Amino acid sequence: MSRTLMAIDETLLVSPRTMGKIDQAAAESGIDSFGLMQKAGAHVAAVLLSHFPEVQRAVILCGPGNNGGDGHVAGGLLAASGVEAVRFGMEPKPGGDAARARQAYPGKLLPLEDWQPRDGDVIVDALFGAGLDRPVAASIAALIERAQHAGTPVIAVDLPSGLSGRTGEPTGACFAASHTVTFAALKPGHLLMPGRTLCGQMHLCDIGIPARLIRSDDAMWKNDPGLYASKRPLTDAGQHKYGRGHLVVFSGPLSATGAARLSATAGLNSGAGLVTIANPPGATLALASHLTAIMQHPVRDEAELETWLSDKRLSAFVLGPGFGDLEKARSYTARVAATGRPVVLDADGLTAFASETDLLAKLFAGEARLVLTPHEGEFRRLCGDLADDPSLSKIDRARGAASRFNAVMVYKGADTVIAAPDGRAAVNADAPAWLATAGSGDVLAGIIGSLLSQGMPAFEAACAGVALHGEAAIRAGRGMNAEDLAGHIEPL
Ligand SMILES: NC(=O)C1=CN([C@@H]2O[C@H](COP(=O)(O)OP(=O)(O)OC[C@H]3O[C@@H](n4cnc5c(N)ncnc54)[C@H](OP(=O)(O)O)[C@@H]3O)[C@@H](O)[C@H]2O)[C@H](O)CC1
Ligand SMILES: [K+]
Repeated sequence: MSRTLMAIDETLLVSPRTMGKIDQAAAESGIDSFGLMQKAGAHVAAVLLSHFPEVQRAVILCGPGNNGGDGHVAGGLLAASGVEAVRFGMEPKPGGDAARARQAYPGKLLPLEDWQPRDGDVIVDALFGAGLDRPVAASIAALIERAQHAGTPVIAVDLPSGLSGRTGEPTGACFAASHTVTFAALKPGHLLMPGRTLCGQMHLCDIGIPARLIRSDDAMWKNDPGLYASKRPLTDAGQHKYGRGHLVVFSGPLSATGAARLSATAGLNSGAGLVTIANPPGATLALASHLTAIMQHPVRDEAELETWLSDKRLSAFVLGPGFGDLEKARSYTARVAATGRPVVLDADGLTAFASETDLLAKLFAGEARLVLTPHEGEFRRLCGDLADDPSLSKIDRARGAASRFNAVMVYKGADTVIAAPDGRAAVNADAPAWLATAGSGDVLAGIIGSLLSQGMPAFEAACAGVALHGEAAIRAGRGMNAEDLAGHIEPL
């Protein structure tokens, strides 16, 4: 992402509604709102000139609101700089800044239907931004189709028209931009999928709204070290291995021990002092032939688990990867929950509770210490009502589940959302596409379990774990497998 001023907080996510309140607060503090629009339009013109120096004709599409106002300013400035700039669109509503922008840069405003693509065209999409609240009209959908068919590059003002800034979902037809120029703060729709793809390269620009006004109670951020760096595990040279945490990973049966090994390896490489695999009867030899630094402890049944859990040094647990036996997954989870120590449930650990969600909601009271790591299918099995509610964004769904289970949710995908029961939410936008590979989730569960075992609070451990996972994938490179991934983890 490019930026125009270091003072802008690149990690804050502000909903379009809150952005409206910020604009209002800026106006009430005496800042000239037309001045903000002029700066917004100037940034758009600058992005076009710097990224498309060969432009033959700037095609400015202007909507009726302030997004269109930004377009009028950009068009006027481009014309003044010698670029042929042709405006298409609707007349602005009278009386506001957009009407003032239209007057400041008079000239023809052609009907949208009249635009026919030409070689060398670059579109400035200033039809709708934060104010979009319904699907675009058929005539606009047809124009979007024409632009896409011709391959005309699009610079979106604030958001590609048709995209919801709140959810990252298109409301109907939607531009796919090569660049999006937004102002003051990122919106969730810039990072949530498919919005992130539809926005292309992001440009976050300062238009002069003071930082003190760009605040929000939305408690949403881009995942970033600023969220967790202050809670990173403390290490000092004299520390005992138990001081760096003892992670337990529950293994599945003889035929399915690989997933637990991946989690355990990831846990060790993420800085846990000790990692032990709890192995069921019959799996000992298979595991032993593959393990060196990782230990084993036989756990045949609940009674043996109960006895072992009296060892207070076992500081966090990962249950689910390759686990298999769903009934046992539930009863073991209940036992470890009763210790008051942190737990990551993944894979079969999640499926085990799909039909027992009420039980899961009761097991982990108090300060959040349960981390759930569902992918889309697992999330749907656990929270079908939230998954199927089209009014909710992925952030809303993750928050709903976090509050229901008093758990930190790691709702996985290309736009993994981490949400805490207290409402904090982070969207991870840096993971490479090749992270979606078999066993990758086992590695993530191990990393988060390891950070929990080292004493990080659950939300921070989950945010940091998701980031370390993505960084390891970048180091491992395209074509990596989950074992390579685990080998490329660097502790916090
Ligand atoms: N962030 C800032 O500080 C600044 C942002 N600026 C720009 O302002 C827009 C937001 O402007 P706003 O006027 O609130 O909203 P829009 O321009 O996006 O759209 C509102 C108008 O569009 C109509 N509308 C909405 N959806 C549709 C649709 N699907 N089809 C047709 N028409 C639609 C809506 O009409 P109503 O009938 O609902 O009233 C409105 O007329 C922001 O995105 C920035 O680009 C400022 O320029 C600088 C400060
Ligand atoms: K737009």
